[in-house]
Amino acid sequence: MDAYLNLDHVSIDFPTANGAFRALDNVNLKINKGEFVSIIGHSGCGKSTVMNIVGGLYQATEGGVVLQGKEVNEPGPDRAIVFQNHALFPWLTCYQNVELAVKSVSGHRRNRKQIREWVEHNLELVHMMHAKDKLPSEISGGMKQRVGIARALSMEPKVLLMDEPFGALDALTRAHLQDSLMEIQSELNNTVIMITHDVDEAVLLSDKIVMMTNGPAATIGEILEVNLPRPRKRLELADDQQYNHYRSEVIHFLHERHARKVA
Ligand SMILES: Nc1ncnc2c1ncn2[C@@H]1O[C@H](COP(=O)(O)OP(=O)(O)OP(=O)(O)O)[C@@H](O)[C@H]1O
Repeated sequence: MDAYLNLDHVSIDFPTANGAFRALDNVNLKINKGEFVSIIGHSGCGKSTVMNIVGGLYQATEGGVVLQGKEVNEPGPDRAIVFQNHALFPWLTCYQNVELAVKSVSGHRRNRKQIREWVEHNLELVHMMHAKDKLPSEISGGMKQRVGIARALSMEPKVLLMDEPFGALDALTRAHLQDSLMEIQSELNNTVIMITHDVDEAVLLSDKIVMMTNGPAATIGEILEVNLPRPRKRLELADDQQYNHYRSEVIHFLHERHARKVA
């Protein structure tokens, strides 16, 4: 059977002053519905480029992306993106930021009451109902990120794309948000692709960790299947042999087998 999301022989060349620069070369990845996939690799290897191609923001030079049997050629609400720096509209409240997304994607099939209920449901999922009438400038970075996640989820995307969603947060806030995301994931069973630099985050959250080689012409080096039972509890896992095995696999890949050469 075909995968839910299929990156099929994806390569991309960027035009530069010195000619074409091949950023990705022959990336092949199959993702099943409901899978949580992390992409990890050294800075500049092409993680965001992969995400931008799946998001439809970039077009592959060779190969392509197929989502549920349909080729991806442009951005669409079936692939919601959460960025590292929460791209909320600063003049809209938390509620209005989510409402705008809901109206734009499903305003035609929801009446006013249904829109309100759906917006509130998604704010509740990320525990942000208490601050729904605040502006982004009045809430913390972690709270903004929660609203960004609520907004993305409210669009009911087929795939949730997260580009270092917790990268700008302090360790404790980050841990809280990771726990929230696991909770939401167990409830909604979203298909998620997340870019991260954090090995523990990747192991804790993922079903699969895609480890990329260094660029140029980066590709997938190895894919690690993380078969830890869910729900996962960070404290229990800290001493878990299997967890530490996965962790060390990723560390060895990044710092030994594909260590970045510093010029
Ligand atoms: N629009 C573009 N034009 C030219 N080169 C680009 C463009 N976008 C990305 N690149 C190059 O492609 C390579 C991969 O970049 P990308 O941003 O995908 O890496 P990354 O792994 O996400 O990096 P980081 O972890 O630092 O965010 C880099 O060498 C980058 O300079």
